[in-house]
Amino acid sequence: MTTPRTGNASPAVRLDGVVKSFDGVRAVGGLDLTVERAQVLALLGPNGAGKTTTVEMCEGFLRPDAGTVRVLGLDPIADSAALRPRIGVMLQGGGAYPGSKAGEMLDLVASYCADPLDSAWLLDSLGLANARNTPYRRLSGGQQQRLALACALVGRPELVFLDEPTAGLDAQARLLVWELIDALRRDGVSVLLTTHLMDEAEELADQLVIIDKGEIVASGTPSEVTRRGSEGQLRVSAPAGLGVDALVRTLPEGFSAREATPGAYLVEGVVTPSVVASVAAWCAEQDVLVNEIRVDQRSLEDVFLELTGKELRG
Ligand SMILES: Nc1ncnc2c1ncn2[C@@H]1O[C@H](COP(=O)(O)OP(=O)(O)OP(=O)(O)O)[C@@H](O)[C@H]1O
Repeated sequence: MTTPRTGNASPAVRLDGVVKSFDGVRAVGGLDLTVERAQVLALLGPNGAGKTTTVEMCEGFLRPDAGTVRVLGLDPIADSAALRPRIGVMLQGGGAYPGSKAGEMLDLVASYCADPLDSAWLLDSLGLANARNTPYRRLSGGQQQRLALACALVGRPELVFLDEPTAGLDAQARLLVWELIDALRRDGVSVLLTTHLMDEAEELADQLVIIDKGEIVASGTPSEVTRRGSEGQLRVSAPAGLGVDALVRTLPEGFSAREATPGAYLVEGVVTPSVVASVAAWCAEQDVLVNEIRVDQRSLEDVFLELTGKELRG
């Protein structure tokens, strides 16, 4: 679909020690972050964590107080004229003429691009083919959102910044956007996206960065982040009333076990294959017939809540 320019060895995005405060309140505190070429990096964090501020510094809309931001090897503010045609930015309703039709708007943006994508194809890919002649103000919120994405992509950018690209979209539209982002990556486009949706991050991202109060609290591939320092859970279904204290004594330090409901035991700690074997062996020694032993993997959401706190912050 797209043919990004090659020959530039610098990462798509690189932030070194980036700091940004508003009225003395630190929004981003010394952030280091790299988006490799042809990768999708998802920036996660609770409300107010500093995601949008970070993305806006990459887009050249905000100047960092300290540190360096490089986008395709360039300074997003000093080199904005050179960068503009090479990056895609999804603006929420920005610059839209309420009376103009969806197709006209996309064609207008395409007319500024050297080698635009076919706008009819792009509208179709985003489920907007039937909205081509609909005035902007008559588009639903989800359609406006997808049109903003189409405008960001029509110039075949090498790198796109997507701030909550599927917020407010229904499941079907979300899937179309996911497919498109996946296709972009396959074509060598780099993507920096923010999201509140854990399934979106797990589905799309090559790399995840979880930030809280402007600082990184976890990063890595989705499986690295969910494994990281990961406490697991073993659910054992067996006859009621077993002495779990004796079981814990056979397990590595740090494990706990309890009978959550009669006959349903929870064993918590860093679950490894040998821990599963130890639990089974202990039951055999007690001549206890186990109905089920199940390892519960922690989800990204579990890890996120654990790292950033369970309460929602306004
Ligand atoms: N222009 C601004 N003026 C003053 N404070 C700001 C400004 N922009 C952001 N902030 C503050 O900086 C912090 C980080 O905000 P930011 O919008 O980057 O967070 P976010 O992670 O994108 O949050 P959300 O998930 O709610 O969109 C917040 O405390 C916010 O109030």
